[in-house]
Amino acid sequence: MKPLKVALLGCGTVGSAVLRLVDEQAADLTARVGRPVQVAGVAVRRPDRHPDVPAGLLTTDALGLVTRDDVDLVVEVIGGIEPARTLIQAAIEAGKSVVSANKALLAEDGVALHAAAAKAGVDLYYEAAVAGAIPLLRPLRESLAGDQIRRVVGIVNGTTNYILSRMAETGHGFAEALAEATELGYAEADPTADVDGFDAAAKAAILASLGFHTAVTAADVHREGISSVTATDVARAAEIGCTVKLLAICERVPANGDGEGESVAVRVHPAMIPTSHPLAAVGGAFNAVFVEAEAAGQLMFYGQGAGGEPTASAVLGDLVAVARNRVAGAAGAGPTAYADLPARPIAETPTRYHVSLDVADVPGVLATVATAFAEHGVSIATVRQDGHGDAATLVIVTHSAPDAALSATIAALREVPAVRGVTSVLRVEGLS
Ligand SMILES: NC(=O)c1ccc[n+]([C@@H]2O[C@H](COP(=O)([O-])OP(=O)(O)OC[C@H]3O[C@@H](n4cnc5c(N)ncnc54)[C@H](O)[C@@H]3O)[C@@H](O)[C@H]2O)c1
Ligand SMILES: N[C@@H](CCO)C(=O)O
Ligand code: NA
Repeated sequence: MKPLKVALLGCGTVGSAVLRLVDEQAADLTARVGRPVQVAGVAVRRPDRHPDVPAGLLTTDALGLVTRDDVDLVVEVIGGIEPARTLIQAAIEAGKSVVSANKALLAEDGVALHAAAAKAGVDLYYEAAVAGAIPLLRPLRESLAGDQIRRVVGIVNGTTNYILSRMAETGHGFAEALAEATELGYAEADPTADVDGFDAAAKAAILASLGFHTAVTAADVHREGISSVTATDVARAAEIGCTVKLLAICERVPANGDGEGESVAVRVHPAMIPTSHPLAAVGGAFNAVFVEAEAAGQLMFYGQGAGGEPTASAVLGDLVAVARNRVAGAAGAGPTAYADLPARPIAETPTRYHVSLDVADVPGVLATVATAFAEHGVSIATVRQDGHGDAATLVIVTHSAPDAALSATIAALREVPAVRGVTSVLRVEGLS
């Protein structure tokens, strides 16, 4: 049986695990695909850094490798936009099916890459790009293709979840928890993509695109990271029976009666969620995603969102899928973007807030604070006041209101003389 030949681009954390698993599972892969699957070459930057890879496989000419006549399938695990984009485009144009783990690229250029793949009659799969090992994109693309997805909410970044979990456990601030995550190898040397929410925003864009059959790019996603989450925020959350998580929230917003059509709202930000919420129990570097669909109801996906082997599991699953299609002489249908829904700005998206204020304990202060909320059309759900000496702490949880109205309320509160400090402002999700 003529083997299917694979070009592997990148041999870092994920690539080296892919290479090993393809070798270790050669017999099973052959049986599952119907033909042997063989790595034909491994493109790296520095061959001397890969003593474990057979020298005959290593090359620094990635473009030459992906366009080689004998290569059938390409696995891209380099990451970043370039040269990954050029290499994937060249592979597709040369008629190769592609498996990638590259969320940054797919969130920026997914539409163009899918169009190129459809034109060339090849597959483009990227299960590993979102929530690592967890089967999530295939369920959205295939299992739920007959349903209407309303909402996808999840923890899709392991590094930030680890940091927030440690802040809750230890009472430490963000900087100390990040230092610990870096030391233990959870956070990368440059943790910007994780802590500032870029990684989660790219994943949210991919989830929204597949879930809502609409082109959503990372630029359409409202993004806030966790670097401004304080030990006080985490402590205040605990006081109201909540925990702080970085959430990716993708929502399909129905048309309203005022002539506003259907839209999608996609956001990534830290939020307090009740400790009874299933996402609150997701600790350390784990990921979990809720999908709410019209007919299916609520589904939850949980598991390892990162790491060489777990991510390689998802890559190999895709590799088997595209290899089977190759054996069958067909490509699977790509995702559709027919719904073409506009992205709703965060300012118009209703959210709830938790606000903690240090105030002077003088007559009328509560009324003044309540007026600031009322003047901006924000309804208060609960208020708690703890007096201490001539000062008091006010903890307010609001009902849902457009994000812009809540931001304007906070700005107004900062100008109230009796308000000595706004000590914690965080969105709240999942409260009934
Ligand atoms: N590590 C994880 O847990 C994880 C999880 C999910 C998805 N991913 C994604 O998988 C991809 C790879 O991640 P990783 O953690 O293995 O990264 P990594 O940095 O460990 O590996 C990338 C490798 O690509 C090599 N490379 C860079 N430019 C190259 C070029 N032009 N030609 C050949 N090789 C080149 C680098 O030298 C490096 O060895 C990324 O898109 C990442 O977002 C990673
Ligand atoms: N840096 C990512 C890797 C998985 O995509 C994380 O922490 O979740
Ligand atoms: Na996945």
